[in-house]
Amino acid sequence: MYFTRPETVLNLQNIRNELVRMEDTIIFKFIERSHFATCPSVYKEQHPGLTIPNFEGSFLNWVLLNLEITQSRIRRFESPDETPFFPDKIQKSFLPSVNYPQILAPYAPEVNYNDKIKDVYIEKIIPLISRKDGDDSNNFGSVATSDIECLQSLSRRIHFGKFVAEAKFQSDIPLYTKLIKDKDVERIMENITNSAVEEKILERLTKKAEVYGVDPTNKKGEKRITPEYLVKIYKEIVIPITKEVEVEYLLRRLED
Ligand SMILES: C=C(O[C@@H]1C=C(C(=O)O)C=C[C@H]1O)C(=O)O
Repeated sequence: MYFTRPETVLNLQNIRNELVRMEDTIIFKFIERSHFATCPSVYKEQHPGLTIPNFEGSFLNWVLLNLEITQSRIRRFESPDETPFFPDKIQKSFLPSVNYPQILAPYAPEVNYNDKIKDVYIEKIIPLISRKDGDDSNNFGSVATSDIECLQSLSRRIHFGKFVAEAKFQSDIPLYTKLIKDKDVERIMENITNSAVEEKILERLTKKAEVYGVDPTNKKGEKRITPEYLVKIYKEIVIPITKEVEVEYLLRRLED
């Protein structure tokens, strides 16, 4: 898949192969995060014990914002497969533009689910993948760094739903044109859903987690990524939000 060659991107099998490759990235990022405790202080806005000069948000948000500003200066968010968590704060790159061909509809960057991704990551994923509950102040920097790798990997995977949606739209323009005109969200969701593909993903994740994720030397009372947790995260969070991205992208597809 090359974003400078649209025909390689809007091929649904190529997209699905890329989603498979992202499973490994996400699993290994989760395994890295699983070495740390939940560290709730990292996510608390204006934490009394974590004063950040001239910044009122959480420690995680400070690290993520400043990293994204740096990444934007080297063109990260010009790539159509990257979606920023702070779209209003990123800056212009000092590198020459790559001038990617238009693959998605012009409004695609506005389909941004990163606020939801970050909220659900903190509220539901962290408790599942952390080694234990509690703060570990010696590791706040490592935890935030690991969280950002998890968040950016999840964001890329979920926002790949835009490419899936565009490929599906182009595969049956009459069908989707009618559903979009009727604002028939339910039938759009039905038509973009492929239960066989979803089932295959969950089966493969179970096998991958068994091979990569579960550490047989788990210390008593400490958790690691388990196949059940990984399947739960994909089934209840990753796949549903990917489909929300697909539906929102499609609902706007007839805009001029
Ligand atoms: C990504 C696709 O669209 C939907 C979302 C999927 C997912 O998030 O894994 C899998 C199948 C579909 O229900 C696809 O068709 O491959």
